[in-house]
Amino acid sequence: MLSRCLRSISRIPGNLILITLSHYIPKPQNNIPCHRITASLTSVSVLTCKRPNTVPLQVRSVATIVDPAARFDEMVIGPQRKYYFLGGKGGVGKTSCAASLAVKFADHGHPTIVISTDPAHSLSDSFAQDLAGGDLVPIEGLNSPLFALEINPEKAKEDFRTSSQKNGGSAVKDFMNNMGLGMLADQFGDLKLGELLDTPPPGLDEAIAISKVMQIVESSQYSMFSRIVFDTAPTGHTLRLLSLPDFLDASIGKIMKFKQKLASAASTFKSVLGKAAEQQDVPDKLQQLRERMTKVRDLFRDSNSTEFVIVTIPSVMAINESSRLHASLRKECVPVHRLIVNQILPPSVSGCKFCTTKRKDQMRAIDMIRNDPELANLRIIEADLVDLEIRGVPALKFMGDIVWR
Ligand SMILES: Nc1ncnc2c1ncn2[C@@H]1O[C@H](COP(=O)(O)OP(=O)(O)OP(=O)(O)O)[C@@H](O)[C@H]1O
Repeated sequence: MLSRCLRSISRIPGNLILITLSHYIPKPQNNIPCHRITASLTSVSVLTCKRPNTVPLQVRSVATIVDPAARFDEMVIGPQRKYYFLGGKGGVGKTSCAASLAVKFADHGHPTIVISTDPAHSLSDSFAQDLAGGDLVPIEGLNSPLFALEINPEKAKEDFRTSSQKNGGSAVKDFMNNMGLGMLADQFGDLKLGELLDTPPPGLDEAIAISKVMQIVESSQYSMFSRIVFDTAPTGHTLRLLSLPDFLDASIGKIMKFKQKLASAASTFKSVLGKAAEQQDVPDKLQQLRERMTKVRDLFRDSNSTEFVIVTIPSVMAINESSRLHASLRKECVPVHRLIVNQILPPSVSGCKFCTTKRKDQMRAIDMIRNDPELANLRIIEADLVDLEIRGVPALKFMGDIVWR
């Protein structure tokens, strides 16, 4: 439609593009074709009609013709389960984008879970509902099923400590079973693991998060959910979370090799003494855990099931961090297609000097994205800074309509 109507595109002051259409569009019905064109471009605002037979449109910054695959329609298609991770620098709007996406999926009939893996949760604030218990909580105010979960490493560590002190440590196994890591509990035997948690090793928060994630990914209890949205922690934590299965896989591999060496040394010794070698089932269990880890790792790198959406704001620091995040995700082979540029100041209508200067800065930052080798090829979703607090389901629906189009 656009190519048939297009007469010219020219750059005009204010980092705007003027699009002139050659179709005859009677003025009173401007809305209809303009609306259809709006659906094909990002951030198009229709200003005035220049001549009766042409419609000039002003497009904020460089207009990107949106690939149909970048649209929300593509995210909502299909009953098979899909995973969406929302991540970026602190405070850019990850939680608001994740919660609004989850609400939108549920509104489109997908039973959905939204999970916060950020130890400093704000999902409860975003939904204006207490989700702090560490279990799935149904979100109120929606007609279709939406559950939220704030993974609570502190609570998990506390439960772990308590269970390691109870029943001489046998409750540890129940606890680890609940975390989906029962096989590891066998390996730890009756070690007083709770004591370890007084000085938790680095990465324990992420290990707790990934074990909960594995449980949700694998358990039949959650199989009805067709969309899983992750509100992730700021960049560093999330990268550690995504690379953890690899790290554990390598560690398990080392433990297995060591155990196998011990087993073969023992069996040589026993055969010298004329005794039959005992069956070793420990490597089998480790092997199973390793396979589960590999499955989760592969799942989060499969572009048919998973997408990581980077959220940023139009500031030099946030964009630089997004660029580094994308480079790291690319190295990890995690699929990334979209970049949300959130909290863009709309043009000032009141002549506010601060707003005009700030917006100019933001537009310069958006230009940086287009020249950034990591970010330039992502589909950019621009979302305005709105004058209401994004809190509660109605506000999240409003946010969802801005971002997820
Ligand atoms: N487009 C927007 N317009 C107005 N306010 C917004 C917008 N996006 C986010 N906010 C507000 O910005 C604040 C931070 O948003 P949010 O909690 O979603 O960010 P975050 O990246 O998850 O933060 P953190 O890293 O601290 O978890 C919130 O008060 C939210 O309501």
